[in-house]
Amino acid sequence: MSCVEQGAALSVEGLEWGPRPGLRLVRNIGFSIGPGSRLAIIGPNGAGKTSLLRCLYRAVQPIAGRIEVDGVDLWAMTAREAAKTIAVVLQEMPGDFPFSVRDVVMMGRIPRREGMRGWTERDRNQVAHALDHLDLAHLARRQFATLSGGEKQRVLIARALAQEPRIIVLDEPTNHLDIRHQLEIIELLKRLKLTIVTTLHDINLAAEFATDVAIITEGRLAAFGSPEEVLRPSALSTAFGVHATAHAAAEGYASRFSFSLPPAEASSSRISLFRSTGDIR
Ligand SMILES: Nc1ncnc2c1ncn2[C@@H]1O[C@H](COP(=O)(O)OP(=O)(O)OP(=O)(O)O)[C@@H](O)[C@H]1O
Repeated sequence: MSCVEQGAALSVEGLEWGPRPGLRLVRNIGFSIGPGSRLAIIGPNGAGKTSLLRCLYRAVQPIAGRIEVDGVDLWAMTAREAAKTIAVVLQEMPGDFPFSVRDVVMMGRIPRREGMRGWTERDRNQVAHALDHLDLAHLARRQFATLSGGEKQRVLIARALAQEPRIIVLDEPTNHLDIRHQLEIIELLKRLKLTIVTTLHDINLAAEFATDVAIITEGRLAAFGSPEEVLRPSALSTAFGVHATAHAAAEGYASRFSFSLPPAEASSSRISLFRSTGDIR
């Protein structure tokens, strides 16, 4: 038995969303990814990445456009059906969350629970499998609040897996993790056979992880395609307002990028930094 189901195709067309009339944070976004794809959504702060994710996991209803999972309109599904299909891993988790690791992972089974019945053998098996898959079995009795950031992130991914979704949506899953734990999370997500949609701030991690990359700027899709097509110095420089340089990578690895402020800005920000500290030389 496995808690890892097959991923679903995801298709987005003409998507528009904003929190109030006159403010659009997601503007005419469209793309398609196949089952088992890994989509990295990148873009500058405030570009609308989280807003787009919120549309994709049905936290907010688009003003216009369509989201289809394996050809089925996300908003034609019941809320329960949508929750069974798409699992979400968000960053925020209260620090004083008074639950054990097993309890947190068991919460992933809630959309699959029928009525008021207790947990079934299948629920328990799926949770055990998810804990094993994320190498968390030895931590099952620990209080979630006592875990390190990397361990917490693994628990939240295990909870998503226990849900038996077709798609997992993650918002910055590597935030606050050291380099080793970032790489571990990325490798772990790559091993899942599900469709994965995640925002990532680290372009090099995105290059390592993704089968598809979307660049979002000012709510719009600035570029979409394979990492090789999209992650080019010119596109990255324009999207982020930096000077991006690609470096040849070792065989079998995606190319690596380094970033700096454009020369004119670098010297002016140096001046303003010295001015702000009163240390002008
Ligand atoms: N409900 C809301 N009401 C008003 N403004 C909002 C709302 N939600 C988001 N915003 C604003 O919309 C912009 C896009 O926000 P969003 O969180 O989608 O960006 P992001 O690309 O995920 O940013 P970051 O990389 O910094 O997390 C931001 O300027 C944000 O402050």
